[in-house]
Amino acid sequence: MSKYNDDYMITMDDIVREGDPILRKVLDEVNMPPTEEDKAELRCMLQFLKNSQDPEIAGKCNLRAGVGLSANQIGLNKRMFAVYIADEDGEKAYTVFNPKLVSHSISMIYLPQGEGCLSVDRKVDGFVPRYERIKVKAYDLDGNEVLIKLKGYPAIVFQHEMDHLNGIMFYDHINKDNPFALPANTDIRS
Ligand SMILES: CNC(=O)c1cccc(C)c1Nc1nc(N2CCN(c3ccccc3Cl)CC2)nc(N2CSC[C@H]2C(=O)NC)n1
Ligand code: NI
Repeated sequence: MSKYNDDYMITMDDIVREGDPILRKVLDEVNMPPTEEDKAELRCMLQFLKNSQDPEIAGKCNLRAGVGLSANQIGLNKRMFAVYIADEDGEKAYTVFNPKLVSHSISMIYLPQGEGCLSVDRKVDGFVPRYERIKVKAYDLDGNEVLIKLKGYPAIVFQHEMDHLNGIMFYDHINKDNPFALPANTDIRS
């Protein structure tokens, strides 16, 4: 029985920090359909993101805000992550197993203020070029195959989390010679 069940609240103590080898592993596929344990763990990860964005709970429990969390960030070797983005036009929650990038735009974008990561306790300056639009095939909490089409910020977040499943950190994409250099096919996007 996993510690990460529906009664457990993930805190920053559970978040694996850079230096732990699991952040550099290519994670194992989750057998479909997902087990009750797989589903409870993924729900627990989504709840953490919601809690981290709630000033009350985040303040009380010292949670750092995030919009994405991958399984290896809580020590699990499973290809799954959660994304939770709440903006003026509502909230978008994703809980995905075994995501696969099936297509992407040529044009690239980046967060002008750089990227942060819950497993990285330092500011790493520089632009992280990401595809502007992506199509991802994955399995949802019920084990159904879904095709997810994203552009802009949600696409950036998904790419950041899919990288985690392959042991890639956001700063691996930052140009070593000039952190603010951009590939030719990039335009600015918040
Ligand atoms: C170094 N400069 C920076 O970090 C950075 C600096 C400024 C702006 C941005 C936009 C930056 N970049 C960045 N900001 C975020 N947040 C903005 C604040 N927000 C949040 C905060 C409080 C309540 C609710 C919420 Cl929603 C939580 C999410 N998140 C990510 N990433 C990279 S993709 C995965 C995602 C992630 O969840 N990281 C933990 N990058
Ligand atoms: Ni991260």
